[in-house]
Amino acid sequence: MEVRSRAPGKIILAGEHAVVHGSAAVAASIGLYTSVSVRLSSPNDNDDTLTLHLMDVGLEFSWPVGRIKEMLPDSVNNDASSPATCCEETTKLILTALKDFKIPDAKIGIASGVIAFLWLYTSILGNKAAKVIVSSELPLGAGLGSSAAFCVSLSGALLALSDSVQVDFDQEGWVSFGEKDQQLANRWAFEGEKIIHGKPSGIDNTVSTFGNMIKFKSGVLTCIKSNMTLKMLITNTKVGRNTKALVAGVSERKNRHPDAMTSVFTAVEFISNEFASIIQTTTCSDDEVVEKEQRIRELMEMNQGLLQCMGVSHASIETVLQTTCKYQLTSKLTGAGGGGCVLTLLPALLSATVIDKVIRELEQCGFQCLIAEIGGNGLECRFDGRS
Ligand SMILES: Nc1ncnc2c1ncn2[C@@H]1O[C@H](COP(=O)(O)OP(=O)(O)O)[C@@H](O)[C@H]1O
Ligand SMILES: C[C@@](O)(CCOP(=O)(O)O)CC(=O)O
Ligand SMILES: [Mg+2]
Repeated sequence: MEVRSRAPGKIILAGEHAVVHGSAAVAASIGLYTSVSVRLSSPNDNDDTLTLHLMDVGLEFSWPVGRIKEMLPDSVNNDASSPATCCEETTKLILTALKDFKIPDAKIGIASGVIAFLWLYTSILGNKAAKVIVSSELPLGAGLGSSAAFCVSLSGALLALSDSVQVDFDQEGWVSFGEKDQQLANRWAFEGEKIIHGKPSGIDNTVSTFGNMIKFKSGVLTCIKSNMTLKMLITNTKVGRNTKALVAGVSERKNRHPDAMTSVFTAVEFISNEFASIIQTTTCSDDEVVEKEQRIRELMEMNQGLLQCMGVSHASIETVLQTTCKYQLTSKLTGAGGGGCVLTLLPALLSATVIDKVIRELEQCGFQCLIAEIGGNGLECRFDGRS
């Protein structure tokens, strides 16, 4: 039996990092997906292994199912309908077992993804033999939420094969989960994000599961309905970084300067709330659009300044800001920062010639530019037949 699922990446329009400390943030899904295919082995296959193929990094892992039961005796007994947290001891145990695979140093960040996979797989499906393939249209570790899309698409496919959700597989093509099942997939994905991020806010897995545009604060999601077309240029600086380390760095700065950092997070809360309210107000005339874009630009500029206060900007991000500023365009980092991706607001009346010029100049710096669809569907599954 084979199930495929896909979950989108995201951009954070306002509030990254501060959201980890309880402030509001605004995020939207983007039209770039991580896809997972899970094929359960049948008795005829005569195959007693669980295989994970990570196409984006060219790595394959495989474990005899007996070894999995030894390695993860607790999670194989977990209940798929009650998301559970992977304890530190289990993480260390899996990490030790992963040494057999000799992951190259340059790809060592992948280990946390493999731990998240093993935790989610064994907790939801036990120790069944299967072949799992993961591939993504998202750059990994660049601020576009690849870790969340990985955990959401995995949770979705695994739950679809469990007895815990009801998916109508008679439908053709991609099928969305019902709201209760989306919530269950989201809670499992959050458990996976904890393994990859350390201390996630939950915004990335939530927007990847539910799609569209959301405001998120302390675990609570509010859907944002907007008739304003937001167009953002996404520039990948291609400077690698790790969300877990950046999130931990901000927490350490908060411990050193609690009052100053609390004020920074409070300022971000006001920015996110104002951002959400601007995009939610119905816009009628071109003048109104221009006025709203002006306000959004200022909010992005302030948010970027505060992210710099948190210590998560980077020379490459500053280069993008300076380059786009030459064209009177405003940018801010998105995601964890420290490199990764930068958003630039493209006003509705901006000419295609200017957009081409700014993209060319950014690409000359060695960056990669893309314009993605904002606010599409979240987690979806499809059924590819019985074997
Ligand atoms: N397609 C994928 N294949 C393997 N691992 C993945 C994939 N997508 C995400 N990951 C895991 O997520 C990590 C990147 O997450 P993170 O540092 O939070 O950056 P981001 O979420 O911004 O892309 C990777 O190092 C890996 O462990
Ligand atoms: C920095 C943070 O706000 C977003 C991280 O996003 P990403 O992993 O860099 O795509 C962390 C979080 O909210 O969990
Ligand atoms: Mg991430």
